[in-house]
Amino acid sequence: MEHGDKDWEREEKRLDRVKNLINHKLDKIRIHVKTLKDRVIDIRKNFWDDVTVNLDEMDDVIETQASLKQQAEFLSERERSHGQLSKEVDTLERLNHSPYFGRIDFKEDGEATTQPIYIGIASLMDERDEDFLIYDWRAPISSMYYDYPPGLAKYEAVDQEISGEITLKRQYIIRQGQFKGMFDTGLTIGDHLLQSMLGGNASTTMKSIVATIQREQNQIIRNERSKFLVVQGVAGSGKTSAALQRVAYLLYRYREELSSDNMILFSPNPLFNSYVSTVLPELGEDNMKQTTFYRYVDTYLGYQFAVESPFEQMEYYLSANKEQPPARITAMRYKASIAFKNLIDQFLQDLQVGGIQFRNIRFRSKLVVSKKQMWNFFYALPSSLSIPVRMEKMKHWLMEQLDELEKTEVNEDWVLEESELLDKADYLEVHQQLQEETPFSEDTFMDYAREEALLRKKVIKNTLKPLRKKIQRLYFIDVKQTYLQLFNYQWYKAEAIDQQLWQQICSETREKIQANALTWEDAVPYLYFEKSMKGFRVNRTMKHVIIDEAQDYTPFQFAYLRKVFPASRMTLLGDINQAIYVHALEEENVLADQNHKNFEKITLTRSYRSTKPIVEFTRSWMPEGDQIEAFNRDGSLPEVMEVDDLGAAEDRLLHTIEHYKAKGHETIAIICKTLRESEEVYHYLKQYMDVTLLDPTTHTFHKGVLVIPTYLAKGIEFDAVLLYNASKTRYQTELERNLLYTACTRAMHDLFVLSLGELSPYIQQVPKQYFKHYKIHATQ
Ligand SMILES: Nc1ncnc2c1ncn2[C@@H]1O[C@H](COP(=O)(O)OP(=O)(O)OP(=O)(O)O)[C@@H](O)[C@H]1O
Repeated sequence: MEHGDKDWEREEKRLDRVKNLINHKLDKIRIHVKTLKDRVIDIRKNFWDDVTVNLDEMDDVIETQASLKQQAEFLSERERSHGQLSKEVDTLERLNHSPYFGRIDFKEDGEATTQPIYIGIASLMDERDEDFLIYDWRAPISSMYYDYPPGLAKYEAVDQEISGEITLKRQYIIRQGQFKGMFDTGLTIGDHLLQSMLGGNASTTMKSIVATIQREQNQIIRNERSKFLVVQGVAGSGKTSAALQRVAYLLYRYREELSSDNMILFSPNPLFNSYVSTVLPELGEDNMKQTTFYRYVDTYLGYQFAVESPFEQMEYYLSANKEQPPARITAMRYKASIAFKNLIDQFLQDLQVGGIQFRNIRFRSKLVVSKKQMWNFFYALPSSLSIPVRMEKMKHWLMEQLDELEKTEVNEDWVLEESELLDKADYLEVHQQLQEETPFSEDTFMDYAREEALLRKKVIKNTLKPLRKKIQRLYFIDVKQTYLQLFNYQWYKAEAIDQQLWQQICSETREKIQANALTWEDAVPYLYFEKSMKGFRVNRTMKHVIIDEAQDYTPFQFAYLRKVFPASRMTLLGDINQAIYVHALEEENVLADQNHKNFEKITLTRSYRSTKPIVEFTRSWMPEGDQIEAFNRDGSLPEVMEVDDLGAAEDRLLHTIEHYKAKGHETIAIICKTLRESEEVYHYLKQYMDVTLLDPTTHTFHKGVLVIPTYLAKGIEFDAVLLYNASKTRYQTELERNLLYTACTRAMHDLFVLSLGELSPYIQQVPKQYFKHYKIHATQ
């Protein structure tokens, strides 16, 4: 829409006024920050000058402690104020750069005047602190900007619904504080700005989408009703973006009771962690806790087992023989299921009356309490008590046994011998204690005896300490040996699995676990079992758990998370079409329709990342692909090339990379199916150009040419994608179809698919008008 000069002038003037005010505020706060900073440095430097230290008498010691505490509190209060003010400076500086991005003129029902509402990343009050010059995008009134075109509109204020009419909706482009443009829009959020945002180059960190949030995304961001919110969104539909804006929204909305420490994001790989790490700080919020599920599980099990990562599991699956799949593939599916969890629950039930294995407790190779004694003690306790409660009782009983042992053992010769090896600090302590109790007498014999008794006590306490610690941690339960009984095929059966196959799965599982190795499919079931034996310590600090790429979680893993975070709200985001793990194809998938009866589900069908031609191409081989909508951004048709020898493939790869570089693409990814294939391509390309291999240990990436296996590219995007080897032999199964879709949908602007030999049947079924097809033979 055209704007009159007057309008433009008015907006420019307003912008100047706002910027002046921001600068004025900034000047004031900066002076304050400087004074506070100097004061903090001063306090730190002269910390001891202002503390009266006197340790002569007990009263003096207490006074000294109080004085120290006061000084420390004084310092930390100043530090806190300094931190808060610095944060304010950051926000004002960001506002100065781009004070607002949108405006609605709203006439509330019953009011005579229309109020212009300017919307930015934070609120700003006028000079007299009376009116809002800018509303935070998360304020209730700002929701109308995202939800309504001009016309009737309403929003939820604190305790009432307010309705009225939007008479104008305007978007601004303000960069480095300069007014670059504005346009009025009749749509929810105009295509114009979105086009320009999506048309830019890919970045190595995710961008905030606050200025162009779409209506359906806004529903996710502001959802407060549901304890479980499930978002099924097609590739590039803004799930991750919406999730991060949601975190920012919740932190604002519940700022009294929620902080970033109460929120945790489970992300698909370490690379993704750094990819999304800038969004919240850009919005003036601290980052929430972030981890991968593997890291989370490994913190509990890693001290005892070598835990396979999901990527290693994936590599195993992808290289397995598809004609005669090994027993482990069936095991992966079964161990992912709720049926397996039920089997473990049944097993735990049986253990109430017998079967738990214990470890002998020895001290200096002397048997203190035998397994048998422990068994007798445990199973003599009423079976109405749960296993963890009985374990607690057993722990106390064992501690008492150690007290007894301490009493008898203290007089043994070895104790005296070892006392000679005590270190200086221990000696000093004993000496001080002796002095405090009764000053030394002149009777040196008595003094010697007293000292020996104390030294003996010290030695025995020190020596028993590790054993006590182990008992405290319930180390006397032999969890591993107990768990292995579940894989005695004569005792426990997996209903859905053929007897012979189950027998094989059992023996393979036992062998691995005996060798202290846990496959990824065994990891969470084992952890669940261990916690059920020792007592589930639930996490109540986490108020909100966000799970990205939720389709890749097994039903068992999801049930586990629900048990660990019973008080948390959960937001699960994923795409059933991007399910790339073998277990994820099961009907029980957390994102599958039938599995979230008690959840609220929001579906996103429009893809923003890729150009329209790329979306039309990639959706063609997906079931119900016609429901995937493309955002209207033009681009070149994807290119598919079939070559019949490796030399030609490599040649084409080099040629296309150069072509994309010349087009101005800054992140160019060569996506391969496995890490092994990625390594091969990397070693070839390395001879000709600067190229980076991204593997499971990579935590950050830079612009340039990157080689990466699909499962690590999850959640990330690139200017151009070259899919290496989409041949029939590589992409055949349902899971491989999803892998192909995931890889190709990482492309924003250009996509090139190379096949060594005959093309995957999935690509063969794409209508010809959606891509350019070339066949290159060796002689050409
Ligand atoms: N409302 C929006 N305004 C601007 N850009 C958007 C918007 N929604 C999504 N995008 C952009 O689209 C791209 C894809 O978004 P995002 O990564 O959040 O999608 P996703 O659904 O998590 O994707 P995938 O499942 O494929 O990993 C990003 O570049 C993001 O910035």
